[in-house]
Amino acid sequence: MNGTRVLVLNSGSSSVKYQLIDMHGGDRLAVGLVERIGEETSRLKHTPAGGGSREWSGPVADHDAALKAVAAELAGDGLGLDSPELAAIGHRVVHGGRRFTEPTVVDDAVLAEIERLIPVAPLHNPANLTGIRTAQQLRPDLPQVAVFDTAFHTTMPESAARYAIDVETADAHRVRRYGFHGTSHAYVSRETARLLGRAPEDVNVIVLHLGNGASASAVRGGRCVDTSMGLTPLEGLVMGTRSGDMDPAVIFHLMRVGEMSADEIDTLLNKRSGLIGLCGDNDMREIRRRVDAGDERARLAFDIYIHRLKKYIGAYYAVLGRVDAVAFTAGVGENSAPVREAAVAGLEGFGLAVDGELNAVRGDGARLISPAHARVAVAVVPTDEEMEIATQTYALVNDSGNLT
Ligand SMILES: Nc1ncnc2c1ncn2[C@@H]1O[C@H](COP(=O)(O)OP(=O)(O)O)[C@@H](O)[C@H]1O
Ligand SMILES: CC(=O)OP(=O)(O)O
Ligand SMILES: [Mg+2]
Repeated sequence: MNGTRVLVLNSGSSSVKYQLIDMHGGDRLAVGLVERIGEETSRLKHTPAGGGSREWSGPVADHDAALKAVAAELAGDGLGLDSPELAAIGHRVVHGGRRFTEPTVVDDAVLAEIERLIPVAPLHNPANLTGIRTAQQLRPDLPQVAVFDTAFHTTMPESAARYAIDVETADAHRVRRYGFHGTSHAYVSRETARLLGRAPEDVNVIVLHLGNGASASAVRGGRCVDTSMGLTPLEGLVMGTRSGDMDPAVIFHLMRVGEMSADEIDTLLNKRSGLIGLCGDNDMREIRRRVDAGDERARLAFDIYIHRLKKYIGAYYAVLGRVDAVAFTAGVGENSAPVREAAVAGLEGFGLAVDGELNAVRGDGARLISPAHARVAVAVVPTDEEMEIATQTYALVNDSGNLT
């Protein structure tokens, strides 16, 4: 293998985030995003290393078309997928079940397993599969590497991973907590230790990944011991469009009394719940704007979101026993000072507090927002799933020698 570049594809249900990274030095040669895939008003934004973003809007039918549009943009900068500099393509794959605990070079058996897991990641795995298949068509000679959201969570003890339901039934259908956003939880917990100037093995961290999808994890000495998402990315925190935790009997009630089908309830809980279900908006910026303008529905949605977040901070404090840091990350966690302030408010008894001035500062890097000499550090730690996927992809293709 001679190339030193890795293309990373992070395919979501309706978007693809991508980065082309030179692993010698870590330069990002291009970054971009295709969003609203499947709608008339899809949008592509492509930014080459020198700056000068290009944007266009128009229909992009599916992830196959999206990836071909990305390839065309890259080619326009002389960074086409035909480049001999390209060493591998790294793909975020959301559900890897229990089988994939490490980044994995994709072959037919790996594709078949990702496909088999579609019922437990219906919004994500189909997009991930299309991304891999299209990338294979464009560069059949290159290793395609899958990096799984579930991998970091495979260290969870059975006491955290098992649901309290009949063991035979659970095992027959592989029902258990898998957890997601693992690449982010792994990276952010490590970066938090670095921010504290300590080894990851010595540090216990609660990571709050608050994006459109949101999850919390308890990380003891660099290993995940619990996380809030479960069999699917629906459990846990209140999210942009997903309900998170609720009594499972809500589902039977909606079936029997509300006469809704399983598919209708699936759509309700995944796409029409969470913040958007509560107040009609899923973007925290818009919700805060409405709260500040006195909107009661937005206020209630915000309060429900924060109440759930606090419960998980408390729960993971108890799971870990000793907490060195709470780290906020992803779109909301990195950018919303009001969410961080409200999540920690009243937790002084746990040694947790936010310094108002530090919290208000906007910055790019990892930073502390707790008062000096606080017992527990509170930090904003930007996640970088793409760099982490690129690093793991490159390490794998180099270690495995002559995969190309
Ligand atoms: N400046 C901001 N203030 C508050 N929230 C923000 C800001 N920027 C982005 N967000 C929130 O971040 C979310 C997207 O987060 P992101 O981590 O990119 O999610 P995903 O990867 O799931 O698409 C948006 O829906 C919005 O709620
Ligand atoms: C697993 C998951 O919820 O991912 P995302 O936040 O990208 O939707
Ligand atoms: Mg995300």
